[in-house]
Amino acid sequence: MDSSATDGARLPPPRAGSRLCVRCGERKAALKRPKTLEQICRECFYIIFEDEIHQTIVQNSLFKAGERVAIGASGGKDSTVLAYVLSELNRQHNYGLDLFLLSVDEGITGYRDDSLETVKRNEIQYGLPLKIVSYKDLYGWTMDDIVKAIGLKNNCTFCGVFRRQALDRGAALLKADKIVTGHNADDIAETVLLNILRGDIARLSRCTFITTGEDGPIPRCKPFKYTYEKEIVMYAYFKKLDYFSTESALAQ
Ligand SMILES: Nc1ncnc2c1ncn2[C@@H]1O[C@H](COP(=O)(O)OP(=O)(O)OP(=O)(O)O)[C@@H](O)[C@H]1O
Repeated sequence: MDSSATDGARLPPPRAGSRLCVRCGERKAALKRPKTLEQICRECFYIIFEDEIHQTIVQNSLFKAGERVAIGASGGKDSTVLAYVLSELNRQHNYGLDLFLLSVDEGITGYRDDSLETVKRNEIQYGLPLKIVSYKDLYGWTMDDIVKAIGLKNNCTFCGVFRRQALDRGAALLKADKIVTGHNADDIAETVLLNILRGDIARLSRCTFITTGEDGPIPRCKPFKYTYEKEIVMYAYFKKLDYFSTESALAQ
């Protein structure tokens, strides 16, 4: 007997959105995974997404038990998902880490003040202690003051350099052994392209390292090095995480 003919007659025609998850084969697929294009359900997506980050942490020996880890928390999607996932993995896999949220208040009215409110809610939602360091306290002026004095040109460059240092100072106050940031695979690809265009060979070789600053005061790690931005957004959306999503008012 021609089995394809009988199967075709028995099975309903495939309809968009009615497929089963290719992983568990039980639940309805809820999304097409950007990284692999697999149709999977939410539950399997959470497992795969978190497990890939766990594997990145383990394979690259990012942490040691007992370490104090400061999560650079801007209130945006990447660092919010990082704080949530890292605290989940720390609990599930007994990493033995002391996690903290560390925010830098650059003093940008209408942007950082609002995003800091999100981080303050995350502090309660995830039960992670929060430390805020401000440009005003560290340097005596805010980004709003700087823009008043020098205008908008190049202010993102200044702000980036000051933020780096402020994160180090905040992490030192927390007695942190490591800083983690929410830089993801898309951010790293963008930095690679920028360094190629600039012809900056030294930075080009460094910018893909998962841990940097090991020779400095506090090493920095990027647990999302292999994580796609689209998947971070999907995770935040499906998990209904509380994050802030506006660009800096000073960005040119
Ligand atoms: N004001 C801040 N305070 C603390 N950490 C910060 C701050 N701004 C950025 N970071 C850290 O640096 C990472 C990269 O920030 P950047 O603004 O370049 O990217 P982003 O994609 O907008 O990140 P996010 O979605 O987390 O805001 C963030 O994920 C966060 O870990």
